[in-house]
Amino acid sequence: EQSWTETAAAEAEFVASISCSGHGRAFLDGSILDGKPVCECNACYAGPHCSVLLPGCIADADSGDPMFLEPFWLKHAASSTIVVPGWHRMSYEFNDGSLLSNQLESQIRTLHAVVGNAVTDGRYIVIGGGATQLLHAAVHSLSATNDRFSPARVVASTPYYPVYREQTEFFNSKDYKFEGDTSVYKNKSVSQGKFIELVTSPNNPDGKLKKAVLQGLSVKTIHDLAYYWPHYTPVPTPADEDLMIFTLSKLTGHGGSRFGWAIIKDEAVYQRMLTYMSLSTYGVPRETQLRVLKLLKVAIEEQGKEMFNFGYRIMRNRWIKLRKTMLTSKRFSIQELEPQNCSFARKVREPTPAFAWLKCEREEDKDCNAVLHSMNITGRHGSLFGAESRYVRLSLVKREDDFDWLLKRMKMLVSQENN
Ligand SMILES: C=C(NCc1c(COP(=O)(O)O)cnc(C)c1O)C(=O)O
Repeated sequence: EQSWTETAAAEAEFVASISCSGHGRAFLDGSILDGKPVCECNACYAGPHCSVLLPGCIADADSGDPMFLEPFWLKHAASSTIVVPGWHRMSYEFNDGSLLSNQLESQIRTLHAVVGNAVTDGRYIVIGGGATQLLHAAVHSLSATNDRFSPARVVASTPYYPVYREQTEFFNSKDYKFEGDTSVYKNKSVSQGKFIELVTSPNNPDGKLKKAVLQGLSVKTIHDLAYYWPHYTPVPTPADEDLMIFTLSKLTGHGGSRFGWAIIKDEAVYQRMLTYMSLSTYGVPRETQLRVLKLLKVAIEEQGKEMFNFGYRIMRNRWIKLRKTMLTSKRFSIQELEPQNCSFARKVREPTPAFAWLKCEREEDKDCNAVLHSMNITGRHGSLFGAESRYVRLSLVKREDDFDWLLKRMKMLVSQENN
């Protein structure tokens, strides 16, 4: 029988009961009007109940904010909700002095065993404030060896996730420097110094499964496997690399929880990443770890079939609709990806990546984002990925409202081709 949690439960249920016409949501920490949290409307909707459609609004396909899984968590509210008492884990450390919950570490290992997308036996795990923090922790840790090769050359294959360049340049360390496209160094000799290659598989923005390009003793590799989940790609085999990074953002859609983890083979690298986490933030909040533990338990229910099939169905339907829309277009093309065997689904599957990598095929359409802007569509400029401006990345992982708007506008663009 509820007692001291009654108030917390009542508050949560009350805010969940506020209807925002299915085009928004009220939150416990949202703005208050007349004593009630107000509806925070999805793009293109407005009004106190988000019932007013804004006809001329922009189809925003820029951010990879993975809200497509929000309906799954609304449906699984009971099994995915936690109550966090004021006295919950107030200490800086767990009883064993660590910064990572043993339960959570074990749950992460179980998750990868259920999905079959990564080897974790005999590997160390470090958690961080999103893959974003772990990426820098990894670059810092792999570059911080005192050898004559300094600074380490940080490289990634074009098109690459823009944060790799932005983050490396921002921290501006003497130990590493972003040097761009990996292919430039493919056949260079070791005398070119030490390399840190960032490998993204499936890749952001084009969804391709990638392997390291550079080989050799002077090359360290970071595998960013943010999208190596069944929602987005067939999972042929468990990844088994020296340093692999995953994020809750793309697994469950909880980008706002700022949680990621690295799976590391080498103990010295593990210790350096632990030191980085200790000195940068002294770990991930305990409330976050409790929530992630709960979410991962739901994610592996029914051997993962619940959440991953839910996510895959949405992404597959979106790709079917988008490909149908683009079928007759001569002006635009999107990436074609080969079906592959998926060990999780136990069958061959088409990739359903998080992003469409759209190319403007006409010679004159050199700035593809500008072409899309003419139809009130915003994507992410191809040049940010080290690619030509005739490419644009379109996010397919946002809310249904966002995808519907994008599709509507793309249909109008394609239909204009024949006018
Ligand atoms: C949100 C977006 N990317 C997140 C991302 C991240 C960041 O994940 P976080 O855990 O949310 O910090 C890391 N690696 C890759 C390849 C990613 O695509 C985006 O590209 O719009």
